[in-house]
Amino acid sequence: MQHPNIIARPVAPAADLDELRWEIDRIDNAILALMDRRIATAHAVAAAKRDMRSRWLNLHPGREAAVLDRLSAQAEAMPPESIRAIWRELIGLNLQAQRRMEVVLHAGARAALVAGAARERFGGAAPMVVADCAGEALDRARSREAVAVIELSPLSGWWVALAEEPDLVIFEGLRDSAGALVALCVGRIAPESLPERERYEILGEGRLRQRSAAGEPIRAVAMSGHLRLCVTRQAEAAR
Ligand SMILES: O=C(O)C(=O)C[C@]1(C(=O)O)C=C[C@@H](O)C=C1
Repeated sequence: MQHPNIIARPVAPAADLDELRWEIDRIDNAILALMDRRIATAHAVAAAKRDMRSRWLNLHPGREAAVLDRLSAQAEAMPPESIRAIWRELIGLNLQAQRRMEVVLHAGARAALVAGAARERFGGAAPMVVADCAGEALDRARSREAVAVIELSPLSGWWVALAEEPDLVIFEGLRDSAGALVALCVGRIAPESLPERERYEILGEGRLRQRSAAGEPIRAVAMSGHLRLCVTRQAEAAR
């Protein structure tokens, strides 16, 4: 499908290298001007969110997912992974220009993997700090403009603290290259700003069994006592 695009102009196949480089320079200038314009919206966007500021982060993961999905569906030649990488960076820059938001990491054995996944998710502009324990990472996410990124293993129980705290939620999982969940992102995200594709909930063992028996694509990713940390993934439902 052809989309209206300010720089979509086919280059003649026989053009010489100097002409092609001239064309590339023009395209790069246009891309840079648009990226600058995108970043320049940050102050107005932050002002529009001012009323909600103290309770919720400026981060809106649901909106970010919608932006990435829309562009991936619309792209002609750009692979979705490239769209994701470029727009994660642009969105991260916009978010940090609205208000500095820390990414607080806590990980054990897979610290390098978790740090790399967090960098990809939140972009090069995100200030990263390391917390000594999951509790400290959650405290920072509770009290500052910060998200916690905490390593998840099936028997880790740090997430139990969130069962009594509706404002502090797990809003996304970070995965390794094989698709396995390695860490969870936690922050003060408004319910309407959560991504729909992937929902995390803390349930009792019995409630999980009931919902799973009713056909919901829900599964436990960690357990602690009778509690289960569960994920419902829309993509699984559609398969
Ligand atoms: O739409 C918003 O709420 C924005 O703040 C803009 C924007 C973006 O750059 O597209 C930036 C950060 C949010 O997490 C989501 C999207």
